[in-house]
Amino acid sequence: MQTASLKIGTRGSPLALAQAQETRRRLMDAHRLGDDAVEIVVMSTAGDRIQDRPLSEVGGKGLFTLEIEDALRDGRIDIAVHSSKDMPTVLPEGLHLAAFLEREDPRDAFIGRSVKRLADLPEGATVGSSSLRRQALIRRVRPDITVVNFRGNVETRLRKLEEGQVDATFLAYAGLKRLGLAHVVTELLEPAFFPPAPGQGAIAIESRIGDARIDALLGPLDHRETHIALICERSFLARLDGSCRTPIAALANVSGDRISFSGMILTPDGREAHEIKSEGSLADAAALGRDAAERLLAQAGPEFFSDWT
Ligand SMILES: NCc1[nH]cc(CCC(=O)O)c1CC(=O)O
Repeated sequence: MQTASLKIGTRGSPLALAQAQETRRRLMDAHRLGDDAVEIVVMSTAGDRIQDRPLSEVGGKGLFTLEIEDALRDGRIDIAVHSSKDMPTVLPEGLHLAAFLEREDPRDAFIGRSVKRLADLPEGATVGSSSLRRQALIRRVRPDITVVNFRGNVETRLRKLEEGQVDATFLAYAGLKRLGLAHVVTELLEPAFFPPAPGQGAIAIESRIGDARIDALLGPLDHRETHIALICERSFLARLDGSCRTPIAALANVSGDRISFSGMILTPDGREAHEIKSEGSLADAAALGRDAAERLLAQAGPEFFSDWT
């Protein structure tokens, strides 16, 4: 039996699998590959095994990627497919994000059980989310609401909502669409009001730096506008993200030869929020993100972080 010429590593959650399958299909279409040319290798990560605590407490983003990255470096797999949002800003030596698939809708979705819209939640309602950003954003507009930590994959969270553990939850619209679950959404939240996480909605493909065969295979899959937007958002995050305990939102948009960016940092209680908007040329994407972060840090001042980091 012939072994596959390309192995894709992924986590085993339904969303991760959907993203790996989409990448596999794109590779096969772009290069007219046969069915057995691209294999999906499912791997378990520490993040998948720890289900009882918020990720920000147990070590953050690397939890979902390290085991897969070891396999990438060892050559057991050739590429790894991730949600860009889950990727740390610093990757293990020798690896890079080589390509980004065209971004899905980056907005957050509100999923209400008894009410359809966030604004209609009754006084003192309970919402489930373990995202620091979503927790801070909701507290900012609705300090009366109780936020409970809510972990597990998308299906688990929807089940907890259905069971009545909470009145509402938030999920990335992109993930719901990829899972065929867009119909559960009761309201889409506009970025100007409820800005998404850096990288939300974009699939990142990680590979070994200097692997010419893989670079050639990934070339046609890389979506230029998404890639440039992600460089900007990730350089914003990199400049801010000392601890991964800061609620951070960011969204860049590429249109023609211009990139526009908006970013926000909040205190976890949502009482203090700082926002920035900027614009530049595509070649300046990384600098634009970094400068925005520096201006926000200056705007927020040193006390901003002192209470809770
Ligand atoms: N941290 C979990 C995670 N990572 C990526 C997505 C959604 C898909 C995406 O943003 O591309 C989700 C779930 C969610 O936030 O609803």
